[in-house]
Amino acid sequence: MGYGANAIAKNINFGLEPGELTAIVGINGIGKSTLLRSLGNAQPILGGCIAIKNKPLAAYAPLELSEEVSMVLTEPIASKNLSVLELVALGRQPYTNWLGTLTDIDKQKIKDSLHALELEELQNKKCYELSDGQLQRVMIARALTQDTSIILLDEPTTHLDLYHKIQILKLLRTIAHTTKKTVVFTTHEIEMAIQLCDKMVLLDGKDNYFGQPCELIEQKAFESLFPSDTVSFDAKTGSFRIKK
Ligand SMILES: Nc1ncnc2c1ncn2[C@@H]1O[C@H](COP(=O)(O)OP(=O)(O)OP(=O)(O)O)[C@@H](O)[C@H]1O
Repeated sequence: MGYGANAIAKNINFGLEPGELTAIVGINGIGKSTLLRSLGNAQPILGGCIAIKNKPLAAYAPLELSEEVSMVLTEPIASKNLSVLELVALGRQPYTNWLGTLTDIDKQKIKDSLHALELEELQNKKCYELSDGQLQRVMIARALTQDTSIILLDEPTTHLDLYHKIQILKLLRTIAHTTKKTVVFTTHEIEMAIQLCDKMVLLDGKDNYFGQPCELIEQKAFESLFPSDTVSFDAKTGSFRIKK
C-alpha cells in the first residue's frame, strides 16, 4: 500500500472473522491509517488483494460496498449543525430512496444504535454541543446504523481520557461480539488493545505480525517496537516499562 509510486508498507497478510475486534497498532507514520483507508477502499492499494467474503474490493459497486463497510475517520465532521438524531440517521443513506425517506426498519435501526451507544438523552442536541467523547459515540452510532458487516475506525480514542478510552473500546468489543460484525480500529493504545482485542495487526515495517495478543506476546512482537534504551515490554503483564 502507499501513495502514487511510493510504497509505504508491504508484506501484510491477515484475515478477519465476523464477531472479532481487531486493533491495528504500530509507531507514528508506519501506515496504520493508510491500511485502514485501503481496507475501506478509500484509497487504492499498489499491489496484492483485499477481499470481502472472497470477492475483491475492486469488484464491489459503491452502493454494494457501502452495505458491507462503514468507516469512522478522524477528519472533523462538516455537519456539526445536525442534531445527534439527524447525524445517526445519515447511516441509513445507502438504504433509503432518493428522497431519503426512512422506513420502519430504518427507524428501528436508528433507535437501536442510539440505545447501544447510550445516546437517547442526547439525541436532540446539536453535534457542536457535544464533548469529544460524546461525538465519538455519535460517529460510532452512525456506523452501527449503516449496519454493515465491517466497521473500520481510525483512532477512535484520540483526545479521550483514560476512562472514556476504555469505555469506547469496551463498546467496540461488545458491538463485535454481540452483533457478529468485524470491527477494526487503529490505535496507539497498545496495552488496552492487548487486553481487549481478539486479534491485532502489528505493523513494524518488516514482519507485520497478525494474531491473538497472547500469540504476538509469545512471538516477542512488541519487544522491538520502540527503542530498547527508552521503553521495554514486560511480557508477564503485557505492558510497557519506561527505562529511567
Ligand atoms: N495523502 C498522503 N500522501 C502521501 N503520503 C502520505 C499521505 N498520507 C500519509 N502519507 C505518508 O504515509 C506514511 C504512513 O502514514 P499513516 O498516516 O498511514 O501512518 P500512521 O501509522 O497512521 O501514523 P500516525 O500514528 O502518526 O497517525 C507516512 O510516511 C505519511 O507521511
